[in-house]
Amino acid sequence: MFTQEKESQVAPHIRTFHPRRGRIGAGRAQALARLWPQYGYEIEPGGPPFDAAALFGRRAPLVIEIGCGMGEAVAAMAASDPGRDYLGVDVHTPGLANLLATAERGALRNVRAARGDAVELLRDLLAPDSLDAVHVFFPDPWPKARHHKRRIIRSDVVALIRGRLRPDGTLRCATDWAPYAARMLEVLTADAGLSNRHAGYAPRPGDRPQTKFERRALAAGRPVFDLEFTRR
Ligand SMILES: C[S@@+](CC[C@H](N)C(=O)[O-])C[C@H]1O[C@@H](n2cnc3c(N)ncnc32)[C@H](O)[C@@H]1O
Repeated sequence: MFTQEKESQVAPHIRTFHPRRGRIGAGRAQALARLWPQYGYEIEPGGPPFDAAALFGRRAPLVIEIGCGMGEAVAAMAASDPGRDYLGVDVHTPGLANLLATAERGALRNVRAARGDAVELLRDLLAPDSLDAVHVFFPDPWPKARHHKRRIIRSDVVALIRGRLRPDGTLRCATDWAPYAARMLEVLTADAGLSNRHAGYAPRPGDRPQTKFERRALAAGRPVFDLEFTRR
């Protein structure tokens, strides 16, 4: 946990843990140092199991966003859904600092941040049936075929997500990369433990706020694809 404010004391740990954690400016480093001890969670495989009640200080249905970026969607959805708890997961430290600072400004009591690899969180730390919903909004598309194995929505990770969702829990995805959308639909449909709430793609859900990635896609004329599946 961070107890010091200086970037120099925060950054070495960040750099050694994941190459994509990103450099963090002084303002966000201060927000992180102040907020992380209470509201942050380090994903450490081999550590104790994830304890949502301890992190949030209550028991409530838990929603995670895998790859929450700057946390725009987590903060907005948490604000309009105070009965559920929202955990933004990312390897990108500046985004998590932004999420916690946004949550503080909005006095959002149901927001927390987890830093590290979401696959490790799912595989090693989350209990089966512990999630009410999983959101994967605008994940990195990894367009080159040789990089497809890095995509979050692939059959082995989908099986992990399904196993952590409660029965009837929801997996929602959105992307502006049409070939990835088609692949998502294929992979999710092929998982016998999931059921599509719609015939094909979902209509754009009203509660999903527009993030930078969607605005950029729409400005460039690219359609956005939503998917919504539930665990059987
Ligand atoms: C394109 S951004 C989308 C951000 C956000 N969902 C939005 O719509 O604005 C994808 C994010 O996923 C994160 N990411 C990629 N792989 C991840 C992993 N295995 N675990 C956690 N975060 C990951 C990246 O760091 C990046 O912030």
